[in-house]
Amino acid sequence: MTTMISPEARAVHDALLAAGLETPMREASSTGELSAEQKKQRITDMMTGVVETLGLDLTDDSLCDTPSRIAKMYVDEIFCGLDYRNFPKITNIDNKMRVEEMVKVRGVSVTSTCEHHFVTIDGEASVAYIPKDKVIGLSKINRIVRFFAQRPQVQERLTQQVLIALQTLLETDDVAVTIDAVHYCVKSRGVMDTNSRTQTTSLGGSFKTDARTRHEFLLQGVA
Ligand SMILES: Nc1nc2c(ncn2[C@@H]2O[C@H](COP(=O)(O)OP(=O)(O)OP(=O)(O)O)[C@@H](O)[C@H]2O)c(=O)[nH]1
Ligand SMILES: [Zn+2]
Repeated sequence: MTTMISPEARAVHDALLAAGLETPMREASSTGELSAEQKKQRITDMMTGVVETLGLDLTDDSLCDTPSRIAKMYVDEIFCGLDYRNFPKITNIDNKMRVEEMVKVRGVSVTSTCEHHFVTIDGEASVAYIPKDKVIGLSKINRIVRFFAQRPQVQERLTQQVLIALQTLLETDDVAVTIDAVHYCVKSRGVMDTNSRTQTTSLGGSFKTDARTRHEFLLQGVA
């Protein structure tokens, strides 16, 4: 990895690797084998082939920039969470006010991309933790969800990755995550079910072992 990766990002990557929950990536990609510009150039060239193979006319002024647009969208936007150089800056606050009860953030928007078909996953997350020595800046929870959502994903892994990232950063096992989402690979193609939603849950520490804590979280786990 390059030196531009923060210690927090590195700790999260190591924890995911140790848990076997890191997104399957070629090792060279995490060591910065290609720059963002090199990736975009290669994807533009390959998407030119895809669009032409589909029979579209790339001299049309509406289509001519589509290959480079897709390359930019993949590298800078919807898949930018594959690069730990884009991991959010984390602000941890010492828990001087001795917060001992659950902090829960509901209705965190989740827009991700299914790794099987590269189409949208659209949903919401609820995230909770019980502080030990550290409290995290609230927006950082949304940013961590967003970082892992900006990868090709399966919902189960996304849920687990958010859990492990927060456990690592907050130095506590007492974290819980649920995601409730619509998969466009189920809605807009394939089985074409326009109604079903998928809920996934990852519980750590007392959220797993203490029935009351678990219940308190899951009762209103999804907004
Ligand atoms: N467990 C899980 N499965 C997912 C997720 N996103 C998509 N899938 C499923 O991945 C499976 C891929 O199955 P395949 O049979 O290889 O692909 P397919 O022929 O396109 O399947 P259909 O979607 O049934 O048309 C499908 O059942 C998808 O619904 C996810 O987040 N979690
Ligand atoms: Zn899919």
